Amino acid sequence: MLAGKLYDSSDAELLALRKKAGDLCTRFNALSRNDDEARAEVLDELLPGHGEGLDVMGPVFFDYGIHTTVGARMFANFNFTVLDCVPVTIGDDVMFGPNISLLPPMHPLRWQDRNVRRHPDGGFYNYEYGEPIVIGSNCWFGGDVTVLGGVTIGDGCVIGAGSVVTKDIPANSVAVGNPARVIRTITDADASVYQDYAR
Ligand SMILES: CC(=O)SCCNC(=O)CCNC(=O)[C@H](O)C(C)(C)COP(=O)(O)OP(=O)(O)OC[C@H]1O[C@@H](n2cnc3c(N)ncnc32)[C@H](O)[C@@H]1OP(=O)(O)O
Repeated sequence: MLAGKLYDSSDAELLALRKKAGDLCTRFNALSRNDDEARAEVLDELLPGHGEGLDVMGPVFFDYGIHTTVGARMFANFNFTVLDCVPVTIGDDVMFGPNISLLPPMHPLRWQDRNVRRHPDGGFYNYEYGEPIVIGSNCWFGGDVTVLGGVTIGDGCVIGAGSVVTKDIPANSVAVGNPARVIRTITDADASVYQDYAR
């Protein structure tokens, strides 16, 4: 699975990992947003090794959690979905708007190869594969952004609301739309009137 090859997602070991992550997400999503201690405890287990200052509104949905690397000070607004069947890597100081989907998994294009089938023991399964997602540091994602597997987004990017990112985005770009296109490069000329507060 992690090597990006076709795999059977009903494998017992994978199923156990997804069940564990599913339970952790359910626990997190049921907690009061004021229960900082309990929320932090669940996130520590769901995203081991995450950076300091993690701030997640919830609800969150992770397939595995353990395959997602989170840098320091990540903020994710409502409805953060990560289908991390392969590594998803998020740098430092990344802000996500609401309704973000990071979607590495792929299924075969032909229905003959994709459809659910039965094991001899009666259980159902199908085949999928995944391609990693890499998000650099200092990025801001507007709401309702989808990032597909195989995409690398460079440092310092802004991805506009509603974008579907299907290809790599170079560092310091503003990219918008479906499919997301770079509309310009961010430079010092973009320093905002609020820059004094950013020091
Ligand atoms: C962390 C959080 O919780 S974030 C909270 C949620 N906030 C958001 O989702 C807001 C996200 N903001 C955006 O999407 C903004 O439009 C930005 C930041 C991408 C761009 O802002 P600006 O640099 O001011 O771009 P500007 O408004 O000048 O637009 C430039 C062009 O891109 C287009 N454009 C801007 N945003 C988008 C978008 N999301 N999708 C498609 N086109 C867009 C504009 O229509 C304009 O097109 P035109 O040149 O044909 O007129």
